[in-house]
Amino acid sequence: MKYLGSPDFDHAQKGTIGVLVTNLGTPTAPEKAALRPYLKQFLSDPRVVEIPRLLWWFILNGIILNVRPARSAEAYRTVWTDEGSPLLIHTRNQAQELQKRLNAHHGGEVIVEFAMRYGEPSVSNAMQSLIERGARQLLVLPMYPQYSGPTGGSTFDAIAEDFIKRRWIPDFQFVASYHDQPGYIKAIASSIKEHWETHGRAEKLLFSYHGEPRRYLDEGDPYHCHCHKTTRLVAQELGLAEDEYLSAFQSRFGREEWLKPYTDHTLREMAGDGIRSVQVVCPGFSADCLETIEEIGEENRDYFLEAGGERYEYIPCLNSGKGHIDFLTTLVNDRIKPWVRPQDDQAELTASLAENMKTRSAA
Ligand SMILES: C=CC1=C(C)c2cc3[nH]c(cc4nc(cc5[nH]c(cc1n2)c(C)c5CCC(=O)O)C(CCC(=O)O)=C4C)c(C)c3C=C
Ligand SMILES: [Fe+2]
Ligand SMILES: [Fe+2]
Repeated sequence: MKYLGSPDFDHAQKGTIGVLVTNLGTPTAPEKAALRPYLKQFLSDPRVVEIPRLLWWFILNGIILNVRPARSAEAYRTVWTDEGSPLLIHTRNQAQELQKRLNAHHGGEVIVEFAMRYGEPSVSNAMQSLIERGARQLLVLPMYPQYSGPTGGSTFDAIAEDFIKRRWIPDFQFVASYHDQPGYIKAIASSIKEHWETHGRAEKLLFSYHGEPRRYLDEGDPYHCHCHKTTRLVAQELGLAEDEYLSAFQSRFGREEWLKPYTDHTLREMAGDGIRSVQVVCPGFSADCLETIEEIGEENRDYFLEAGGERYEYIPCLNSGKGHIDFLTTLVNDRIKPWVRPQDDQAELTASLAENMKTRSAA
């Protein structure tokens, strides 16, 4: 069969609305042997590393995959839990909580699955499951508030690769970004206010976002702009003055220039300039993961304190907190509104069933 289909499918079946929540992916274990295939899949994606393929193949296979897996495994071990990788646990919880909330609104009509762009659970397995469960309309929700080619663009590629193999393509919507949605801004601002209520304020609030090569911005990627807009709107919501906050970019990879200012440089400079206390928030990550827990929670804390800072606090991601699930539920409900059936039309269902029987007996 050239295309994937469901030949036994009942054409008169009442359909469902599928919601596919995705995130980046994570290795299966914090071990070198598990890091290697994960990093190979991730770093072979041309959306992530935009370097001529042949040259990159030699660098990746000759150098990076011999050095990085052991180093990354060591970092992953510091964040790993009994249940596994934090990113996987949070993403699964987010999907489950979203499903509960959507059940309350729609009964079983809206079904949620989650997938990882790289590794497991894969996009194609999650998609197959949604389709087998009757999804005729599909909302893909990559959990990246700001759009970038390496994240949202790459997720779209994975969906397209799956669709290319299918006979029946569902109605389809893709959430490219939600970096400036009022509900998202309010959820981030509330998490900061909650932190202030228990810990008080610091001299500066640093918004740290995952970086990407500066070249991607020069070639038209909106990510840098989306990040600054999120910061500006959250700062406005909190009533911050311009000298009370700033944005920076973390997680550099390779020798090329990445988006600036760099988070680590910024923290050292702030300490050098006499700033003694800082709070760091990461509104580019929907869930805590290696890059927030280890890099922001640990590594950058050391840089700030070693450079003379005295108080450093990391404000956690929204994860599966109520404010986040409230926002995600509203986002999904707004998007699927045109798909939700007002109520079952019995006459329509009966007619549809009769047509289906006719088609079947003619075949
Ligand atoms: C090599 C280039 C990379 C680009 C470009 C990039 C963009 C990018 N990434 C995220 C979010 C996450 N990245 C995570 C881990 C991670 N990222 C890269 C490289 C690039 N990312 C690597 C090699 C790794 C693996 C860890 C390591 O070896 O350092 C994660 C965490 C995953 C986890 O399991 O916890 C997230 C999330 C965004 C938003 C982004 C675009 C701008
Ligand atoms: Fe990354
Ligand atoms: Fe990192």
